[in-house]
Amino acid sequence: MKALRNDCFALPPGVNWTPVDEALERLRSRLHTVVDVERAVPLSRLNGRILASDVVAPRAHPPSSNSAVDGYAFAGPVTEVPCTMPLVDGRSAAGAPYAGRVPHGHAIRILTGAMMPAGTDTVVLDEDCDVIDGQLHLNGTLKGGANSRKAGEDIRVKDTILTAATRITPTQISVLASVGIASVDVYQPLRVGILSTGDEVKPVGSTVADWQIYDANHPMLSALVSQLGYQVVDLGHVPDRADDVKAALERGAQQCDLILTSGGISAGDEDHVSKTLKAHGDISNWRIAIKPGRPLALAMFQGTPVVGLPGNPVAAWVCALRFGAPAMALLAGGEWFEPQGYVLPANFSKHKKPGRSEMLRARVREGQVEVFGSEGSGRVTGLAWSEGLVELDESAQKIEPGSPVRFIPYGSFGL
Ligand SMILES: Nc1nc2c(c(=O)[nH]1)N[C@H]1C(S)=C(S)[C@@H](COP(=O)(O)OP(=O)(O)OC[C@H]3O[C@@H](n4cnc5c(N)ncnc54)[C@H](O)[C@@H]3O)O[C@H]1N2
Ligand code: MOO
Repeated sequence: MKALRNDCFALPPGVNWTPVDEALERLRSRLHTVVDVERAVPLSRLNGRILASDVVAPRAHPPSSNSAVDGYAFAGPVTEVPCTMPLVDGRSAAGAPYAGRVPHGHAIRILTGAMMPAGTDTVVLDEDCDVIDGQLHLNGTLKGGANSRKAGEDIRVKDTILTAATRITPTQISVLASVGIASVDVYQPLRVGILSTGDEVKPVGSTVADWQIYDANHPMLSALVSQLGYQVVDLGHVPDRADDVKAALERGAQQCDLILTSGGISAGDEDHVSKTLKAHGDISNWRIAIKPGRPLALAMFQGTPVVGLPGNPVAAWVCALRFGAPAMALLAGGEWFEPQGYVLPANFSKHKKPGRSEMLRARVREGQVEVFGSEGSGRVTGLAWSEGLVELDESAQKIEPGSPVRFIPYGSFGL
């Protein structure tokens, strides 16, 4: 494992508003894998893990030629019809191959998934033929090889079937199993510490005064991190006191590969996350030209990277997805990604100022993109309502119903 440099988040002097693309490029170029490899992890524990090395097929798929349908096998093609062939005795079934050779000009009963007997390469479907008195009758022509699956047509021995840095999902598990691979080397799960801050913030379950609010960010970020396939380390909640913030960050630095904090990062008198990171770490307060999520603190604290998310839940969510998800993928051994967006017609109107990107809570209905009624960064109802984000770039834009906009479903962030 290679440690990150302490100055990895530094911004060049004089930079004030960092455009989103530049902020992303800075993260991409400065972060790398920080987790160790875990050897020979079995298929049953692979879902969501990240491959540490390329995987090569020890066996072909399919291992032998077999029939794709129920029907009759013979040597193709059939170019002239009507065509009649005598049937040989016996059959080839899945799990019970025919041992003999089928003479040229003869056919044999075959079932889906059964090995193609020697002397055959083509199969006619039951529906496309008749059997009368031990003779197969075909009324349509067939190309040679029709309805059969060739040995190795999907995977050949020694093919690279999956590459390092791939996140394993159920579909990749199926590929591994198909060629008999029982275990592979993956990275240890990225341990992500989650810390909420703020005197006004109280964990759900505690007694709250009128001036206090429940902690919406900690449970949201925990669910996000675990859904992305990482290990959540609960660093709890601390009040706006420098000593408490420092102690929590110290715990995080010992137990985690990355710490996500929320709140306390703008320039206010009580923004103790910023202050603590400034006093005891290497912090760079990024002012990103994005709404919501302008303030984003990136720091190294005792060798551990810290992403200081804004306190407003919508801003915390947007920053965690737009900046946090690709950054976590890279730290975890995966690949940096640019979330796939889809250009679709808007069903809303908006005048956007130039100079900053905007991310709106959105969803698609009947092929059109709708956005949440309020852009307020504290409106958690819009989070629950949304199924993705609309990203409007820095240029000024006048959006009217029918204008093309870029919708990024939450699935594109790995959810
Ligand atoms: N003078 C300026 N003030 C502010 C600016 C600015 O540029 N100049 N930016 C505003 C923006 S935008 C945001 S976002 C916030 C970010 O500030 P912090 O990250 O320091 O966040 P806090 O001030 O601690 O909290 C902001 C807001 O979010 C609520 N919050 C905090 N944590 C939670 C939580 N775990 N669950 C639910 N809600 C939470 C908190 O009560 C505040 O209402 O700064 C603006 N100010
Ligand atoms: O951008 Mo703040 O991050 O609007 O809520």
